[in-house]
Amino acid sequence: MFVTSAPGKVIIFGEHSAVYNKPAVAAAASSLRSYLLVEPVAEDQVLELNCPNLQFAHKWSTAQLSEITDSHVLVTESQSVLLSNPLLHTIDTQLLSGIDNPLQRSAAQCFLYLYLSIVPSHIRSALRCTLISTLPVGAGLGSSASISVALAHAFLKLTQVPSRDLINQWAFVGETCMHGTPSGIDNTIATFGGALQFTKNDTNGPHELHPKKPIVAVLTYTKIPRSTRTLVSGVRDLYDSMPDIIEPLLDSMAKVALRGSVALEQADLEQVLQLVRVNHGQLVALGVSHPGLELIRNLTTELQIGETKLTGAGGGGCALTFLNESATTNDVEQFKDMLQEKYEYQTFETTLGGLGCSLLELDQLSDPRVQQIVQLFRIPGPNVVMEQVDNILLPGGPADLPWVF
Ligand SMILES: Nc1ncnc2c1ncn2[C@@H]1O[C@H](COP(=O)(O)OP(=O)(O)OP(=O)(O)O)[C@@H](O)[C@H]1O
Ligand SMILES: C[C@@](O)(CCO)CC(=O)[O-]
Ligand SMILES: [Mg+2]
Repeated sequence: MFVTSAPGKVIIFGEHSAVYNKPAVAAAASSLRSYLLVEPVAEDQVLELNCPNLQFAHKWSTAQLSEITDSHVLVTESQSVLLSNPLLHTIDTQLLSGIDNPLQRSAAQCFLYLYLSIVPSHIRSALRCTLISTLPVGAGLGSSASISVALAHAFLKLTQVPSRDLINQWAFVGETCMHGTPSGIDNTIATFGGALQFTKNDTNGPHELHPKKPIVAVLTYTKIPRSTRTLVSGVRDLYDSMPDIIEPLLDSMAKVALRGSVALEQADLEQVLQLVRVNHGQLVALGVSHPGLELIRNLTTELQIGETKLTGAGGGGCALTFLNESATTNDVEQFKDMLQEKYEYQTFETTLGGLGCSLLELDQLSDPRVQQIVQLFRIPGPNVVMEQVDNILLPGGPADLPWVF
């Protein structure tokens, strides 16, 4: 029995342009994480997935799964870590019937895809997998990538001692199941943690950033639901309809990200704030903002406390605010109170960076401790109690459990 965990992320510069091979900058939101408990179960011949955040639970019989193994998984194995469209299609048509909620369906699809591809049939045994997240789901903070990394890590662990590179490669495949054409920035941050400048298809890999000062930001969750897949495909349609206009905009976004990396490393707050404003404007031009995000920006401007941009795919979800030097504690409290009380948004003040994916072996812990951990995953509804999970499970947190990696 073990737990894997991976953080959410905040894209500081370059969401969407990242999909078009332009550099982007992101950092882990390491205190906002997904956790996956993997338990052997007595019930024979079954693979079980529980996702309390989505009020979703489902079981598949080994017989159902083995039909698929024979016809399709070999294709994936022979091509190593690549998405196999026939396998995706077979999962979709044969294993997901009756799962109509799109959030539940994409989680189940990613789960089954990674399980069937990574765990060879001869070592499969009855398992219960339970996923919980303390980061908001579908909100621009990389929840899909964090579950994808936690799943890839767990399934690879069942077969070998996995490297971070391999976890990241499979997590990218999981992200691709969930949203079509990801850049890979979210899974890379969820795997490696820290802060990175990332360019899709760059053979040199991501470039680690070492900011002179910790990057502190205010995140605001609008609770407006959106789907990364839909937003990314909307930008694709815009690009295809006017490439001569959008390509230069994406090039300009790339320049913002490159300059932003330097400004963050040098802790040049003035420059960071200007680039945040410019990058948000570029994202508005791509059509991925939302009135609910604009009101956070407007409030930041009215109170003169700094600059706000959307973060992640946009369309709702979360905004990222950097405070200027003249913002007083009172101003910031007023900003947060207004957002929480008037609009019922949720705000978090957080330091970016920190731990990537990690593993906790439960066999090394005392029985009462194991029971306490297992109970965290047995929550009845979607409201994961963040404080309880953080107090016990957060890697590097108060309980100081022996997380590795
Ligand atoms: N705790 C969880 N349990 C089950 N599924 C989850 C969980 N967290 C995320 N997911 C899956 O990820 C999907 C959300 O992914 P999506 O890419 O739209 O949002 P995001 O990753 O939070 O934001 P962004 O991609 O903009 O950073 C959900 O629909 C669900 O399928
Ligand atoms: C919108 C996007 O740029 C970021 C989503 O967090 C998509 C991606 O890079 O995969
Ligand atoms: Mg996502």
